[in-house]
Amino acid sequence: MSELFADWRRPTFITSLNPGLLGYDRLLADLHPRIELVEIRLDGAWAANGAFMGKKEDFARAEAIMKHARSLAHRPVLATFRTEGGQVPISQDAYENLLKHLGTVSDFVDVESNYPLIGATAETLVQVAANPQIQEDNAKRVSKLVAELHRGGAKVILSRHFWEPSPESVEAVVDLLKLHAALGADVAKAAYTPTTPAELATLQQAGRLAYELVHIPTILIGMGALGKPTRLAGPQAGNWGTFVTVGGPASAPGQLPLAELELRYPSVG
Ligand SMILES: O=C1C[C@@](O)(C(=O)O)C[C@@H](O)[C@@H]1O
Repeated sequence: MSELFADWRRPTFITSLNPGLLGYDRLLADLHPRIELVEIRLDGAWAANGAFMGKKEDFARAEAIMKHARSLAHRPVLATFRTEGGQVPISQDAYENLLKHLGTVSDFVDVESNYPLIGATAETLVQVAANPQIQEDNAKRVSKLVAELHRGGAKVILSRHFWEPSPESVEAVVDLLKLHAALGADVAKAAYTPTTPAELATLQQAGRLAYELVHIPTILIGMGALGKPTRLAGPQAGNWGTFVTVGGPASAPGQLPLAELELRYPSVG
């Protein structure tokens, strides 16, 4: 298998699986050969419990899920516990601790760059927006975690997800991706929810600029029906990886089946 996120002619194909889903083992063991990276959505495994409490046995279970996934999938695995738009409450400390555990048993780890603000009230968010010192401290906390994951041998996808109508501007998107790169990410990711053709155009323009200005691979997603062109796009539009479905349900709105991507990017050799 060629190196992931390295071919500028096509995006890396990723699929996302929920360990809490019936038939999960079968989906994992029978993955289509063109899937290059499989995301394990650990939040899905805790959905039935209502919350991730961060007890010793929770961390052990998370590690066991990733080891099992690695052995069944026969390809690199990405560990993700989604809080932005996720259903399972988790504290900042438990999240950070969990990712440290996952780093030792995963090829890639998804780190939400906003995790120091998990659980923050609206009032706190206003205070943080007005206080560069807190922003800097949070950024340091994120880059320290990224460095620790690297030392353990994992690569890091730094991500943000915006569920409200977005993005606001080309600059906001490019700046966020640049920030992710500066914090040490191997891949900088941002997912928006375009609700008008103008928002989609903003996102697409940002993607083209990101290809020139952000010096690491980026993943730029427009979620929902309107965002579909961004999921078909490749690296030159700022999209070095794309999440597709293969048999299981979509893990986010607007994800396309692998077959649609295969048409655009036929396999070579
Ligand atoms: O962050 C992403 C991207 C995603 O949100 C999408 O829109 O395809 C799907 C999630 O499973 C994954 O963690």
